[in-house]
Amino acid sequence: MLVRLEAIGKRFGRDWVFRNLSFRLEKGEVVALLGPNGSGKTTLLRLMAGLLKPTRGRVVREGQALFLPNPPAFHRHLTAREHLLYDLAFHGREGDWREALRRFRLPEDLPLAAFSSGMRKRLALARLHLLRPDLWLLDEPETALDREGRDLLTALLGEARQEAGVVLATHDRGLALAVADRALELEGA
Ligand SMILES: Nc1ncnc2c1ncn2[C@@H]1O[C@H](COP(=O)(O)OP(=O)(O)OP(=O)(O)O)[C@@H](O)[C@H]1O
Repeated sequence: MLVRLEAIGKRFGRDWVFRNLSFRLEKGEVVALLGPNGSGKTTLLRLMAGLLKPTRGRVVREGQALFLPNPPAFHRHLTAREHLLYDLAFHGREGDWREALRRFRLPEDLPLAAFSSGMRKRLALARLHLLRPDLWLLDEPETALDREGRDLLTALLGEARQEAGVVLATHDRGLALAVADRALELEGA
């Protein structure tokens, strides 16, 4: 088990996003989170990551989780090389950052402030590729990616499935069908 939601509810102010939701993710699974704007996909990912507390119920997590927000958040003054080195050091990991930059076709020395949104998304994929968390929590990982970037994402998710578990929020049902074993559809409270 990587993450388990036990009858959770989440409320902001007086509004419930969801009232009673149970879910369990095992290693080797890729699950798509679907639902209209405002139905609670990002909220659910943040609850799974431990970045938010449920109003009721319990979230149990095992292993290291990495949440990829949309758009991804980076230190804008760093270059891609510096950022990957920082990420590796922060997580106490070793990894071939040069290979990661090549694989995701990223420039080494351009400050991230000058990156396009698709390049930032690719850098987020390069981080995941290097850090290999146990639980991948991805918020609309496909947005801003071109066709090649999307192929890189699909390949990376295939690799993640070998050793980890993935929950990805998306509006792209084609992607969900292509990569996910099952889907969790949110409708709002
Ligand atoms: N920090 C917050 N404070 C108050 N309300 C919030 C907060 N975060 C989310 N919400 C509300 O919770 C609901 C779910 O938002 P969430 O961002 O999880 O939806 P989503 O399914 O990810 O939407 P989208 O498809 O637009 O990305 C929305 O009504 C939103 O306004």
